[in-house]
Amino acid sequence: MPTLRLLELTWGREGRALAPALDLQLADGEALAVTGPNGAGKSTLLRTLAGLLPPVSGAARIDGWRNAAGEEEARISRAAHYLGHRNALKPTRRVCAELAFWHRTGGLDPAEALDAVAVPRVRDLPCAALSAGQARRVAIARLLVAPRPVWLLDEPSAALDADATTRLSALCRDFLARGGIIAAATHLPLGLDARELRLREPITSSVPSDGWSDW
Ligand SMILES: Nc1ncnc2c1ncn2[C@@H]1O[C@H](COP(=O)(O)OP(=O)(O)OP(=O)(O)O)[C@@H](O)[C@H]1O
Repeated sequence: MPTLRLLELTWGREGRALAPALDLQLADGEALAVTGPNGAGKSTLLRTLAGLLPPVSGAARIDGWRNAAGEEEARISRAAHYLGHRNALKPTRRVCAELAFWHRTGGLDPAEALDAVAVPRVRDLPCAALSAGQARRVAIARLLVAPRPVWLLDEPSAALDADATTRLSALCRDFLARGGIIAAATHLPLGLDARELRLREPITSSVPSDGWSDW
């Protein structure tokens, strides 16, 4: 079963670490809630795990996971869904086409995924026409149409109403019960049985002192 490992990992911006090096492992079925004040580095950590930012030092990898071709794969970026602040939905694509694009064997089909987040009637709208909460729901539906062992979630309940937040919690609990791994940055509890990584506000800015010289 897959295990997510952080090996003396430091994350940050412009090569400057936002927190001390971290050794941590998350086994299948485990969740990590990354908490802390604005600017503490929660998103930076998740983006680093997703492979969107290079680590300042150390490494993170997934062990014990094989991709669809049956090859062992250590890159978290290949094993994870990343749900960032932006939903990354193609604006001109219709919702059903967006989900069909991401659909993979073993995932829910797009109609089932839209039912799971309770927005079945948006299926023919272009993504640009969705409200903020509808777009977030569709982005969550995308997690369901392609099975991946890790979900990296950055403020996943942002823009969601109470019903959708409850659904998201249930989907996360179901994913964990099936052996998934979740790392979620959150200001609001997601209702999960999760370990907490509490980040502090960094003492120094991650922006180099000469970084604002053009302003
Ligand atoms: N694109 C960027 N370039 C340089 N520094 C950045 C960039 N984005 C964020 N930072 C800096 O990195 C630090 C951590 O930001 P980050 O977004 O990871 O914090 P966060 O804990 O997710 O905050 P929030 O709770 O507000 O979402 C902040 O000091 C911020 O100024």
